[in-house]
Order: sequence, then structure tokens, then C-alpha cells
Amino acid sequence: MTRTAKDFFAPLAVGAPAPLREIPARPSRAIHFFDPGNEKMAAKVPDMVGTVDVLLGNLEDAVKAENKEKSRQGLVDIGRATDFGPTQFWTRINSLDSPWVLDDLTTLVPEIGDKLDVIMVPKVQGAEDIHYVDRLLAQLEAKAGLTRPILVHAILETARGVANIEEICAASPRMQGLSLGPADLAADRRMKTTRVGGGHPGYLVRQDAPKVGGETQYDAERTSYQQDLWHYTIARMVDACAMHGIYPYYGPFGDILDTVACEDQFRNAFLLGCVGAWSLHPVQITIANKVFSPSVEDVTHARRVITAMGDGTGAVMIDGKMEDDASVKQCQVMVALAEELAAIDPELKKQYAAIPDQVEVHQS
Ligand SMILES: CCC(=O)SCCNC(=O)CCNC(=O)[C@H](O)C(C)(C)COP(=O)(O)OP(=O)(O)OC[C@H]1O[C@@H](n2cnc3c(N)ncnc32)[C@H](O)[C@@H]1OP(=O)(O)O
Ligand SMILES: O=CC(=O)O
Ligand SMILES: [Mg+2]
Repeated sequence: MTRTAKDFFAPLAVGAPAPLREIPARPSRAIHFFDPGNEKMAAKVPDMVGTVDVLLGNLEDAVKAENKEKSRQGLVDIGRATDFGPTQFWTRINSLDSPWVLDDLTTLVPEIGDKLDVIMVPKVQGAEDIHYVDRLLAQLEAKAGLTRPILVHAILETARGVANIEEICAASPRMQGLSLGPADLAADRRMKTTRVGGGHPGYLVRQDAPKVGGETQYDAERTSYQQDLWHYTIARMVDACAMHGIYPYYGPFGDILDTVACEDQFRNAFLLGCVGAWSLHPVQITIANKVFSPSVEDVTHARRVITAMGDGTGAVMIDGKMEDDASVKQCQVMVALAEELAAIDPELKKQYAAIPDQVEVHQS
């Protein structure tokens, strides 16, 4: 038999902190990756506090095997020395089948467990992976005397992980969210793209060939549109996360120089329901902060609909468009996000505050 509902409210080890009943909606527009063993990157971390929602010390892929211990120790040093203020502090541990992960967890929890908000677990295949981390974290938290539970974030980057997405989300009250891992996922699925996220010029739909005098002109110029390779997986992820009260994120966009396409990919994810994306290079923080913050126009419109709808029931016409109970809920999502962001981002606070409170409503 699986765990009962009440089991989820009890710690998995004597003395471990009580599990959270709800995952707090903390802004996490950019999860900025840095290698804590890389002196140049590590030196930049203190100045990044307050400019990015999440700083993530990465111990897994992109850290050379010979540097794993150095990066782990670098993370401990940074965690101890840094006051993270409003910025969340996360880490990505090595995969559960690697020779490093046990030392990652048994070192990080006692040394900097009081600073770590979330542990990202790569290559999660099913609920059993989360159960393993869940119990081990509870034991380590109890031993370290921690008073709040460290949350867990899973990367969706194997075909089995995608197939088991709902059970992964439901596996523990520690589950904070999921990220799409397009690089490992492409490899595991045997997709034929060698890109790290983003689109592919070969994945497209093409306009039908025109007919001239009854003859189909296969050689004629035809419009084609590139499609989003990741749409299906992101949409699954968004549904699974929403259903379980946790948060979905787009992962890495490897073409650092193509800031335009990065913004497009992030925006697609934002529109579909993701709350943030990874940043691999400082330039991507700016993109994510912009994309995952509702525009002043969207917030203005949302507030206007909410005002016009009064108690939130019925239907009104605003600028020729019908608004009702459902669209007011969409607007509430937008305004709630704006308020969360305004609480931590002074520039956005100023922009949103400039929106008049009672916007005039023109009803048809
Ligand atoms: C694909 C699947 C995945 O797992 S993705 C997640 C794993 N990958 C990562 O975490 C990659 C993180 N990023 C990086 O390693 C670097 O940004 C890469 C992509 C290699 C580019 O570095 P580099 O060639 O030095 O870039 P650059 O010359 O433009 O750097 C300018 C200055 O900024 C620094 N920088 C670079 N990246 C970061 C970062 N992520 N965090 C903090 N600082 C960063 C560079 O060190 C450089 O510093 P300086 O000006 O020389 O002092
Ligand atoms: O870890 C991320 C990925 O795309 O793989
Ligand atoms: Mg990966």
C-alpha cells in the first residue's frame, strides 16, 4: 500500500522538521547556475545576491569529474560566507547512480542545510528516486538539528521520468517543482537534435503546395513555420505541477549568444504556465527576469477586469471583449504574480504602483 494522506504530514525521521503542507510561491524567474569550484564564477556570487531570484551551485553535469570535490567544498564555503537576503539558495546534486551523490548530501545538509532552500535532483526516473532522497534528507536534517525542511526539485530528463511525471510530483511533500532538461531528455529519447534546448529548423510545418491550372506546384516557394520541439513535455509538466501544487520551469537554453531565441523559448514557457527558467550565463538572468514578470499592460488589463467584475461573477464587456468568472480568475493569476514580484523587486514595484488603482471601465 502507498503512503496515506496523514503519513505525508509526519517527518520521515525522528527529530526531522515537519513537512510543509503547501509549497510557498517564492519568485524564481531565473535559476542561475554557477560552478562553485570555478573561482571566477564563485567570486561573482555575492554581488549577484538581490539581482536574481535563485542562485544554484551546480555539482552535476558541466563540472568535470576531477573537480567534483572542489565544487562541493566551494559550495559549502559560499553557503557559509554569503547572506542570501531575498535570493533563494539552491544546489543541483549529482545523479543518484553517481559515485558523488552520497557525499554531496551527507556533506551539504550538515554544513549548509540551514541555508539551502531547494535541492535539485537530476535524472529522476520515478517516485522511488524521490522517496530515497526524502528519507535520507529527513535523517540528515534530524542529525543536523535543522528546523525547516529542505525542498526537492526534480529534473525531467528521461523518457521514464516523463512517463512517471504525476507520481514524481506526488512522491513527497518536499516536492517544490520540476524543470525540463531538454539535453538529457533528447539523448534519452534518441531525438535527433544536438542542441541544448530551443527549437530546430528541421522541425516545422509547411504550407500546402499551390495549384496552378489544376497542376500542383511542388517546387513553388511556400511558407514554413518552425515548431516548438518541447511543447508536449512542457505542457505535461505544467499540468502535473498545477495538479500537485508545485512549480514548473523551463530548463537550459544553450545558445548563449542568441538572446532573441532564448527570450522566445522562455516566453513560450511563461505563457504555458512555467514560473521561471534556468540561466547559464549572467546575460540570461536579464532575459528571464523580463519574461517571467507580467508586463505593465497585462497587469493594467487584469486589474481593470477584476475591478469591473466586482464580486467576480456574471459577464461584462470591456473594449468589445467578454469577461466572466473564468477570465477574472486568469486576471487574478496575473495580479497575484505581480504582487509577489513587487514585494522583492523595487523596479517592478515602482512600475506596477504607477498603474491607477481604479481604472476607468468602458462597458459596451
Ligand atoms: C545542458 C544541460 C545542463 O545541465 S545545463 C546546466 C549546466 N551548465 C552550466 O551550469 C553552465 C554554466 N555556465 C558556464 O559554464 C559558462 O557561462 C559558459 C557557458 C561556459 C560560458 O563561460 P565563459 O566563456 O567564461 O563566458 P563569458 O566569457 O561570456 O563570461 C563573462 C564573465 O562572466 C563569468 N560567468 C560566465 N558564466 C557565469 C555564470 N554562470 N555565473 C557567474 N559568472 C559567470 C565568466 O567567468 C566571466 O568572468 P570574468 O569577466 O572573466 O571575470
Ligand atoms: O540538465 C539539463 C538537461 O537539459 O539535460
Ligand atoms: Mg541534464
